[in-house]
Amino acid sequence: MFRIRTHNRIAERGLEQFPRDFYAVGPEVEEPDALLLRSHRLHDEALPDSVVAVARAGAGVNNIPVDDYSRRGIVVFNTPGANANAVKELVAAGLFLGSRDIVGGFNFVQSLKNIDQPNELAKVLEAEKKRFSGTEVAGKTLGVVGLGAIGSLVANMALELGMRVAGYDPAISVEAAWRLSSRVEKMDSLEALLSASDFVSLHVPAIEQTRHLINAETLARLRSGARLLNFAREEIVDAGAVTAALDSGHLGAYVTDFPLPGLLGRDNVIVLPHIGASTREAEENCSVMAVQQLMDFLQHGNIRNSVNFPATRMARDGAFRITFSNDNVPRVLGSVLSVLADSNLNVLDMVNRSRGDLAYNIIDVETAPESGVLKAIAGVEGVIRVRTV
Ligand SMILES: NC(=O)C1=CN([C@@H]2O[C@H](COP(=O)(O)OP(=O)(O)OC[C@H]3O[C@@H](n4cnc5c(N)ncnc54)[C@H](O)[C@@H]3O)[C@@H](O)[C@H]2O)C=CC1
Ligand SMILES: O=C(O)C(=O)COP(=O)(O)O
Repeated sequence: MFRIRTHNRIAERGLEQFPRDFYAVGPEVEEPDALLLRSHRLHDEALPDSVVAVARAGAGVNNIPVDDYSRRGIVVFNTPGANANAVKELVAAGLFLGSRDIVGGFNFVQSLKNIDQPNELAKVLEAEKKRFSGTEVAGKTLGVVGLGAIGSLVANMALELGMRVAGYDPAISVEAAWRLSSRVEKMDSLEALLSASDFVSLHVPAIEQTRHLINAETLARLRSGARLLNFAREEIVDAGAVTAALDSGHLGAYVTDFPLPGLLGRDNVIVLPHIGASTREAEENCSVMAVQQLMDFLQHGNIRNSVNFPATRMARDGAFRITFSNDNVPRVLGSVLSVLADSNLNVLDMVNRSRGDLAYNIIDVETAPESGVLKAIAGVEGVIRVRTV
């Protein structure tokens, strides 16, 4: 029996893939083997010792203490690209909300609900509509910071809207580069991108290097009146610097999925309650992908789309399987193989992969390993965690 503790609303379409005869799944599950969650913050929570994996149904893993978990051999998964289209569509809305006073116009019309004569209403609307005029996005330049799953879709979408698009991503993946239209202009620095853009959209992860990427200094590089879209994370933008730039008029508008108290109630700030990935389609995609990855890991030890462990997969042919993670240093694998040899266990197949300071191994053996063997492997210097699956 595997035990999965869930946090947040995880789409049923994914959850129903867990075979209920050997999976217990739900928010109250005790001694879980794995956690399945969305934005639930794990930093301030003690993790049960029973947990071997955490699956984030979504992209950003800044709610998970990944470094700490890595040291403990806990595999953290996410679902790359599974919600990218949902975010792209909300960014499209964000571009229009930032360029036309749709929110102001909507609120104004709502405020007229006590006028019950159509003619009178039409008169007020005609007299006042000039207050809500804006600009078009066609012909303007959108700067996209971060050209991964979301940024590349946003860049291509903006081209379709008739915009010019500049992109900046010093570590763009080969896959993202293939997805990107050749009409996207490659910028060599964030500063160059900011000074070339009428709109800037952020699509980088919240990591140490991107904290306050947008600050007083970088905001000063923007064209006067430019609009900033942040559908990535709160901490990528220094909110104090943004309000100062809005007050001075240098920043034309701030559209964000990550509101902070100081940003609320302002005309030129459009705030949404972190709903970038909140579509039925994205929730289902993320849930299905996270569940499949978890099951493959728990039942077979295979790792796909982990943010801390190397992708590792081995076909299975009814053999007994041992998996272990270790520090990526010499002699660990050799010592483990000696343990197996000393225990008369015949190795049928094996795979060893490394990523940074960590390594992960799958070893298929001909006969069932006894618990003493697993204990001996766990005792090898450098081994972090051992399982049989
Ligand atoms: N509003 C919402 O509901 C959602 C927000 N997000 C946020 O969007 C972020 C990006 O998501 P994806 O595109 O799926 O991730 P991704 O991993 O596919 O792409 C991120 C890209 O940012 C680039 N990057 C990293 N540091 C950079 C820097 N300093 N300057 C320029 N580029 C840099 C990487 O090279 C990578 O290509 C997530 O980490 C998450 O924080 C993601 C999904 C939903
Ligand atoms: O996938 C992400 O990074 C998101 O921000 C989506 O968050 P959510 O799953 O909607 O709480």
